[in-house]
Amino acid sequence: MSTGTAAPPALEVRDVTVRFAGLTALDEVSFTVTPGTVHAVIGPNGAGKSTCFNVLSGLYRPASGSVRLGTTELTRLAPHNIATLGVARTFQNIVTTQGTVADNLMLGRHVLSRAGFAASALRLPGAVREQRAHLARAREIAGLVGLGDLFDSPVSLLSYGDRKRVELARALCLEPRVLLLDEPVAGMNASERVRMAEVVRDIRASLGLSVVLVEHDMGLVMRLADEVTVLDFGKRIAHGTPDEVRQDPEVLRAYLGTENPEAGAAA
Ligand SMILES: Nc1ncnc2c1ncn2[C@@H]1O[C@H](COP(=O)(O)OP(=O)(O)OP(=O)(O)O)[C@@H](O)[C@H]1O
Repeated sequence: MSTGTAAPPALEVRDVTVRFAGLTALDEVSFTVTPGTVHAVIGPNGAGKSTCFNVLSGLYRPASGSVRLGTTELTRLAPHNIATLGVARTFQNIVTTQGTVADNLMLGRHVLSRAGFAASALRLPGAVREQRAHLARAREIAGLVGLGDLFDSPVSLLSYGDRKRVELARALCLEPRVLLLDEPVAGMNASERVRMAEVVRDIRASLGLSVVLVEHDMGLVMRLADEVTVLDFGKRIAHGTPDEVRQDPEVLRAYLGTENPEAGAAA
């Protein structure tokens, strides 16, 4: 069973354009997520960040341009195929409330399960072995995100921060090579944010993943990201290290005249 430790291929976004009626939500946007790095996509409200995420995960098809994982073209694939190829995402507003932590993580393993539903339901020996291996891996992943002690707990009893980490662990259960994190600390208090940042740093290091991060919390972005792509009105206006983009005049202008994007965007 894969543990996801092989070096991930680069994720290449090339000249992606998305239009909604008359509005160009993404206008020939390009960036490359270097293997094993955290790449943040930031920008003011309406800049095109969510649209970009929806293209990467296959929910939107661009009018033109391409997204490639290594040599594999992802652009026309359905979301579940993209997930199977190793690009998993979390959702900003989905916070699980049903079942135990284990149940939710096993849902994540389902896509990787080779034994069919009938074989599992009939408890055929091969299927039982496979289920056991998936359960063991799910338990390991729970440990990686700090939920090891809560593995058999009902999710409804967990704090909001823990439930957001269940959502993260569910995505990790797909053994992704690229993890798309959609506002992972939205709605969290300060200590939960710090915890989440530690977890993202740990899983990136231990699983060797690439991470694409859309996040309004600029403190978190600046601490976690290796590279940052800045969008404004659907266009890429800057790209570089956190230090480079925070000093970029175009970025400062986009954040409505704030001297420091950390102040302007921490919504
Ligand atoms: N399904 C849609 N139909 C029509 N317009 C859309 C759709 N989704 C996004 N848009 C528009 O595309 C532009 C980019 O929106 P998007 O949600 O990608 O921005 P964002 O950077 O994620 O913003 P926020 O930070 O507010 O979440 C906006 O003008 C938005 O109104």
